[in-house]
Amino acid sequence: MEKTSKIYIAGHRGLVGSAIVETLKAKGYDNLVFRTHKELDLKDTEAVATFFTKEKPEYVFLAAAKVGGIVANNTYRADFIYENLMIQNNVIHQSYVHGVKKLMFLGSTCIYPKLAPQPMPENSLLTDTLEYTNEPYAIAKIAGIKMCESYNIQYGTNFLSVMPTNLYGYNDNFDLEKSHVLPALIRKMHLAKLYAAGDTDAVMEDLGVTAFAKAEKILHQYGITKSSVEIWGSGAPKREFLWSRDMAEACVFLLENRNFKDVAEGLSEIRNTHINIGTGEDTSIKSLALLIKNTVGYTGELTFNTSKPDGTMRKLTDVSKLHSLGWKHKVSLEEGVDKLYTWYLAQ
Ligand SMILES: NC(=O)C1=CN([C@@H]2O[C@H](COP(=O)(O)OP(=O)(O)OC[C@H]3O[C@@H](n4cnc5c(N)ncnc54)[C@H](OP(=O)(O)O)[C@@H]3O)[C@@H](O)[C@H]2O)C=CC1
Ligand SMILES: C[C@H]1O[C@H](OP(=O)(O)OP(=O)(O)OC[C@H]2O[C@@H](n3cnc4c(=O)[nH]c(N)nc43)[C@H](O)[C@@H]2O)[C@@H](O)[C@@H](O)C1=O
Repeated sequence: MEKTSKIYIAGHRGLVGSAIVETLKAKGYDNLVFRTHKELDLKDTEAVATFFTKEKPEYVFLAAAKVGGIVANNTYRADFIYENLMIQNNVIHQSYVHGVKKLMFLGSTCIYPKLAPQPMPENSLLTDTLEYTNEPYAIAKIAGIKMCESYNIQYGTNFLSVMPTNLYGYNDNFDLEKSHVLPALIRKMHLAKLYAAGDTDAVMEDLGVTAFAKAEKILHQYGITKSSVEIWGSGAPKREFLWSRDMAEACVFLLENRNFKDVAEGLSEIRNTHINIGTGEDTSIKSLALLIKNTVGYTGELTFNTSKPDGTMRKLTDVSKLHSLGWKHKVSLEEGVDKLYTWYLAQ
């Protein structure tokens, strides 16, 4: 990949996409192309074909998707499978039609069985049943992996798949209902701290409402009281968290250094050519909540609402393949949570 190569970043304003844009720019790649969701709905097959005909990108990072936390996945099951299948089918197929030199598809570690061996190696894919809460999303992601692999085998394309662990960072989704746990708990404890201190204006500003009664209704809806914050589930599940800029650095590193033909060489049956991206370290949701409590400076109580789903109890990535290629994450969870809260306060 040359510094002048034309690179399309689908989802360039998202958590990962925006970090990939920053990383590419920092490495001197200066021919980047992107479209906002409004400008180009990637579910629209004809519009995607027209875009590829016009722009003819040489490289593609497919970081656009319908993404959300455990409750969003479990609630909008049809949207998660339909939208993700449409987006990835369109972008992967048009990348083949228009001779894209290399594409990177972003999956997720939820593709692995609910009870996969821990840490989860790449070859545990399709060896057992999936976690129910995000099965539609996981099936779409598995389809994306298989689509890349199948186009590579049949058409000789060079489409890579990466399986990221839970990610967090700048431009994350902080929606109280649809977000992932880490940004959700940062915002909930931040709001609880303001609420306990009686800073009603700051609470209303954060929630974007002009009446405090409305603000209090939202706070209570999400288990935030004057003296406590509700954590979903038991707090026992363990999760791994990778800083989004580290994720982006790993994506660019792999796109620059990894090729399907090298990975598939010698395989009689070509499968599991995807690669995990993570830290290889996990923590319980309860420990994460205590870390965020300390970082935010929240002094109230934490309660655990077990009517909310725990999801899979553990999904630690086996990152030995990634480490063997010479890449390792830099930002620790403690440092990342601190950086993200500082960023959140500045928004
Ligand atoms: N965040 C995480 O913890 C993890 C994420 N991943 C994967 O990483 C990738 C990036 O995720 P992340 O950055 O967190 O997600 P975000 O939601 O932050 O970003 C997704 C981007 O895709 C865009 N998008 C969504 N639907 C469409 C559409 N129909 N047409 C055009 N653009 C669209 C969104 O635009 P808009 O907001 O304007 O709709 C947004 O910019 C995804 O493939 C995700 O599955 C994998 C594991 C963990
Ligand atoms: C990246 C990954 O993300 C999702 O899987 P998940 O990791 O289960 O998602 P999550 O971050 O929402 O929850 C992790 C744990 O945290 C607990 N939890 C506590 N309190 C809150 C809370 O306030 N919000 C949220 N969202 N979770 C909370 C929650 O109950 C669960 O036990 C899927 O999209 C999946 O497909 C995927 O790819």
